[in-house]
Amino acid sequence: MTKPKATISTAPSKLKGLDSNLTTPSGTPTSSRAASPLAKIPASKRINVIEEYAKRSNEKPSMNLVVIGHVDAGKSTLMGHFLYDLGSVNERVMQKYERDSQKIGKGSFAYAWVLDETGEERDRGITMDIATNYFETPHRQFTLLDAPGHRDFIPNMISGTSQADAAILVVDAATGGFESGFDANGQTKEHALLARSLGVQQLVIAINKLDMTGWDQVRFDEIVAKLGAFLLQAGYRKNNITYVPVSGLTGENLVKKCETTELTSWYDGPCLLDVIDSITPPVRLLDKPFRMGVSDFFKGGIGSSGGISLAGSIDSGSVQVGEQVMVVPGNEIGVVKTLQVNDETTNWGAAGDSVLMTLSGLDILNLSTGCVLCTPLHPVPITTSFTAQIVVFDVRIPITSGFPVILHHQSSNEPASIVKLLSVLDKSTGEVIKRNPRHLSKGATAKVKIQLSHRSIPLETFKDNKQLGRIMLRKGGETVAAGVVDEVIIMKKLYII
Ligand SMILES: Nc1nc2c(ncn2[C@@H]2O[C@H](COP(=O)(O)OP(=O)(O)OP(=O)(O)O)[C@@H](O)[C@H]2O)c(=O)[nH]1
Repeated sequence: MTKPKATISTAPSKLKGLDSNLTTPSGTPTSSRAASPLAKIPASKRINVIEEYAKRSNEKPSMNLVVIGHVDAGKSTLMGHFLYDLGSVNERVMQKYERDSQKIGKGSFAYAWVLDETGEERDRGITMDIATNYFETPHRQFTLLDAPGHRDFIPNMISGTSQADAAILVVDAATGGFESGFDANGQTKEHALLARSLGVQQLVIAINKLDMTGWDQVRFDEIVAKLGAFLLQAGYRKNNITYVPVSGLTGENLVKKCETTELTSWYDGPCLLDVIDSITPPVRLLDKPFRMGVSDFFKGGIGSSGGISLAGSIDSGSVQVGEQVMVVPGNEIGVVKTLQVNDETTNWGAAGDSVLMTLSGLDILNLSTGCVLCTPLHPVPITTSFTAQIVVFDVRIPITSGFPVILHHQSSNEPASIVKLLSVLDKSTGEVIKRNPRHLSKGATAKVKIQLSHRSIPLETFKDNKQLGRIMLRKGGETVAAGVVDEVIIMKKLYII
């Protein structure tokens, strides 16, 4: 493998906090003499991030894992039990959950409470928000995102999935359980399609509640056959899908191989932990320009320092204390004062890191959720128009040109329209089957042109940036399509002054 090279440029500039520069919103620096955003840091204090990152690479690779699946498939129970058996949940806390859940007659939910943290979630017995947990396996570190299965909470599920490197799809193997998740209104298909169209390639299928079937091989095989055919059709590669028989409630085959003869008589494969431990880590885009989607911001700095704090995860490139960064939209320039990566104070961060940083020079009124921090030398393009490759969901009315939607992108949602249907594509090969179709029906993979109704947003192609290149389209509270950005259309070149 070739070692990534740093792409930090060293040319002068003088606009909006920079020394001198003309930069187009297309992300291309117009002046080859623009100042490095590192210029204000004394040479002796500058960090060679590539070298530092290489040292850190001896650590276990870290990745985001999302748990998806139909409501009540057992996602929270499965992952709560998994975390407990892995030693990631304090014994006393677990005992308290057991006592409290029994007291209100919901003893079977004790493990789910590890993930379902709010009172309302517990009362209703469903996950509403994205729960985040950290855990380590022998060779990996994971941030676990437990997505709600209930269809009312699909936007939350999307925001979790759009950050994921891999997904665990939990399927209920109990009689009628798989079927209700797999039929037209079930979330098994919808979640799997969404994950695929948001760029998730690796899937672990936890075939859950098999204890209720007496670890029935026929049932396991039936689910693998039906789901497998659908997943291949949805564009997943066979080699990237692993099926594991489990019971989230009894804990069998989670962190150690199941010894129940009912299972061992026909299954000799890995337990869930072994499968998760061998998920291929994503390639970190260290050699691309710095980008960080802002998920939260607030006044005041880390510790007692002033300024504004921004949280998010670095999608590409790197950043260091003292460096100038630009907020898009708005093009305001700030300087990084302090940095925390995974809650530890540091002086640099790189692609894949979850970061909290304090910046000086920014006005909080100019920030919004969905804004992006980037290097002023290569700003993120902002646009109102782009083309995308989408997968159409179970829509009642076919999509025609002019179809109004709500565009979900990063943490923002904006009114938009599908203004042109460019082509219908083959799901697995991506080849054009039909040009200029009149309409798109459910299940279609297509290329379309999208126009935002009110304002421009920071956007990049999926090829350049996975996070910024993922979109989802909803209408009337339902997901109509999800996909990836193909081309960002810049109508006119705006110069930063
Ligand atoms: N027998 C059996 N029951 C299970 C198993 N896993 C979960 N359950 C039960 O199924 C019900 C739903 O479990 P949850 O973990 O809340 O399901 P969920 O998928 O997280 O639900 P949402 O968060 O609402 O999407 C609970 O009563 C669990 O005790 C299992 O492996 N075996």
